Amino acid sequence: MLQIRGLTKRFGGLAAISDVTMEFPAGSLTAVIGPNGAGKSTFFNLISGAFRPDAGEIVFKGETITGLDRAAIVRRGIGRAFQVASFFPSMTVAENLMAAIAAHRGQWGDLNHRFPRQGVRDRAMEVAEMLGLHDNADTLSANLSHGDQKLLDIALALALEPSMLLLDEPTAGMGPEERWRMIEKVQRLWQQQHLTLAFIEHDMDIVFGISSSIRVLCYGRLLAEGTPDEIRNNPAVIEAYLGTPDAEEDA
Ligand SMILES: Nc1ncnc2c1ncn2[C@@H]1O[C@H](COP(=O)(O)OP(=O)(O)OP(=O)(O)O)[C@@H](O)[C@H]1O
Repeated sequence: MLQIRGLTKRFGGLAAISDVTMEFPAGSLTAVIGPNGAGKSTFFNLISGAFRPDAGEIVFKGETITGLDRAAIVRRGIGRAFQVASFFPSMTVAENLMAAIAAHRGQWGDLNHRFPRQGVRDRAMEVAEMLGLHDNADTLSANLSHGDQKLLDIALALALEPSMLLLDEPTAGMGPEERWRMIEKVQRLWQQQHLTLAFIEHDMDIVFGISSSIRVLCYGRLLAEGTPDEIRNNPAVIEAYLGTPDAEEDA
């Protein structure tokens, strides 16, 4: 589905992503992990077109998307949700979703109409329902709980009908219970919508609990990739990132 070859991004003298090559097969649920500053968000920013790579190639569904801008990449089918949820706080959940859908469909006129086209509203409600936000459709986004704001951010990405979704720390800032509620929703979404999903996550219980595959970045390089069992037992990953089980217990 998505192939990355030799991807490199420098900020001045720092190689935030350095010669990274990896694949995300169709239908996979992949965790991208690594220490703070490893380059995880930069990696997602490169795939989603927020940054232009200095070298390398990004191929999605057999076509190169390297260097395309964000809107073009969304149109190709890659959606992205952010570490800090991004939406219009002074609009309701439904209004945010309808604006995203109308803009994506090029139906700009609908943004100025009090009554949008039925198709736009229907799709907005469908997506709100997928994320369990339908009861809050008329709630001002600024008044949503932190968890629901993160869900709205995912809903906005989903509203644009992606086949691949990148989630940057979907559980950031949540308590343990809320985290698992979020992750269950993400997992259900992945199954029901037949998505290819990649997510950045720091909670190792979640990472090892739900991923079919894990990629480990460290200092901008791909340190390891494999199944949860392979990663758990990989000496380089243990040394650079996970630590020994004893060290984890001590911590
Ligand atoms: N726009 C930018 N300009 C300059 N340096 C940047 C920029 N974005 C990221 N960096 C640097 O690139 C490196 C990788 O950052 P990045 O945010 O991708 O790491 P990360 O693995 O997502 O970290 P975290 O887990 O803390 O979110 C860091 O040293 C960071 O300071």
